[in-house]
Amino acid sequence: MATDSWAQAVDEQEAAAESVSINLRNTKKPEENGECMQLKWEDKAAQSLLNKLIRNNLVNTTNQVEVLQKDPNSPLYSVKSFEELRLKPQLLQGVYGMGFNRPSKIQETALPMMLAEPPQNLIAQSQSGTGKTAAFVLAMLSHVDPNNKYPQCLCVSPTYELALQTGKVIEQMGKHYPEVQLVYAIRGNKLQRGMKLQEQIVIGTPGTMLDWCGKFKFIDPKKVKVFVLDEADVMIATQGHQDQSIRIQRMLPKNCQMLLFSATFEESVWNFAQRIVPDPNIIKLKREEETLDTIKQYYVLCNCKEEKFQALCNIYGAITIAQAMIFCHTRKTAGWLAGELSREGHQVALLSGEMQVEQRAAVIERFRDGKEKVLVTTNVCARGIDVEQVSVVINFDLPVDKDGNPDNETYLHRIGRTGRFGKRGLAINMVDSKMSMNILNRIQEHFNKKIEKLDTDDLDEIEKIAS
Ligand SMILES: Nc1ncnc2c1ncn2[C@@H]1O[C@H](COP(=O)(O)OP(=O)(O)OP(=O)(O)O)[C@@H](O)[C@H]1O
Repeated sequence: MATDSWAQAVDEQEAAAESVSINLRNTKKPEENGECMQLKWEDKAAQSLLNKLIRNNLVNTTNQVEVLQKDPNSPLYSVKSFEELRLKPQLLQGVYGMGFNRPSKIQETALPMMLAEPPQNLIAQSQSGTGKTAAFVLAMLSHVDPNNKYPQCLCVSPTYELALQTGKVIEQMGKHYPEVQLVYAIRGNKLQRGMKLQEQIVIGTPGTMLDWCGKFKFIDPKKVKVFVLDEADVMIATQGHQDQSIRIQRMLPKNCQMLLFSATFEESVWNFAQRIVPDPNIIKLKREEETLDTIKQYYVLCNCKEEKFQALCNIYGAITIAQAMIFCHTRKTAGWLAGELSREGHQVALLSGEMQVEQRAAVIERFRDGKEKVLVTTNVCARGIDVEQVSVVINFDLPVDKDGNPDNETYLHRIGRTGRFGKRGLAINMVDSKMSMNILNRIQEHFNKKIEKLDTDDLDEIEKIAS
């Protein structure tokens, strides 16, 4: 069986090295908690109205989210309220405080499964930006017993940046539940040897999490009740991540709940996930449901990278772009493009794989704060990153795997950086050869979704697609 060779590979693998110390343990301030507890959560109607107003400022058309949440075909649709999901009052308060009025489809469907007794395993797929993070964060926060001062939920993310982002969601949602504490198992967060963690939730990357469970024994894995794999398909499909995740899983008790989430599961990965998760509940999208209608997809024909750059300038000349993410195949192209865009006067951030993880997190933070309007990057940033103001994604190079075949999953994750939770988004693909046209065609066939041609010399046409 595949798991045997896999297990062998896992056993052969060395644990990751220790690294420098920064204190990233829970950042909640007691005075903050005290202040928040004074709020009456029963006043949620008023609070929710306020949140609604705030959200309405952020979406492109008035009531867009509310309209979508009433459309049964939308992934944001839900018949239930958060109250009906039987969340603890402290968590309801957290949810409303974040400006959420209703659960999305994945939240409505997955939460009852995740909160059922006895605990059930779950493999869940839902489109990018539809609230998967909130779903598993609420499950973790619901399951912990705050009286027990040891880790009870472990959540593993593929990258440092994503672990930080998910940690922030846990902090925000758990803001009114101060007895529950969180700690980050990420590079740089070095703990004293021999110590035992008291925080109930640990979020981190697989290497450090494995070290903390095994080598350093900061966590007693036998006491863990919930194990979450975010971006589960990449955690399973990438050899190093897979080995580490499975080594962690093996240390956990048999009845530990396993929750796997992603927007994409390639067929072989899906089958594999089902083999490693005992008796899972399954939430799976049909292929044609994977792409979001709120993200409009176009392609532009060019002959070389200079023409692609010119097309980009034309797009910028024609429409106002709040923030954009531009994906390149190589660091070299990304560096070149960032330089060209800077020369044109754009505020550009460059993010690529060779940067230190702390540097990468800082770049994303600046971009999230709107300090730069354009982020030029490689696939390192294709997944999970949630920046609400990204209105355009450009595939300066189409995503291909190492054999030059279309990388459909990466395509979906990349374009999913826009159109978050009902917002409208624009995805523009640059095609510069017969080969890349062929790749684009195969991506269209895969998702059974037409990608329209855009003439970037026609300013009216560009304006039209953005209106
Ligand atoms: N019920 C809700 N109501 C309003 N906004 C929500 C709700 N749930 C989540 N959001 C917001 O929607 C955005 C996208 O959510 P999230 O990052 O959890 O999506 P995701 O499904 O994990 O996406 P990805 O597949 O890209 O990782 C976030 O900004 C989040 O705050």
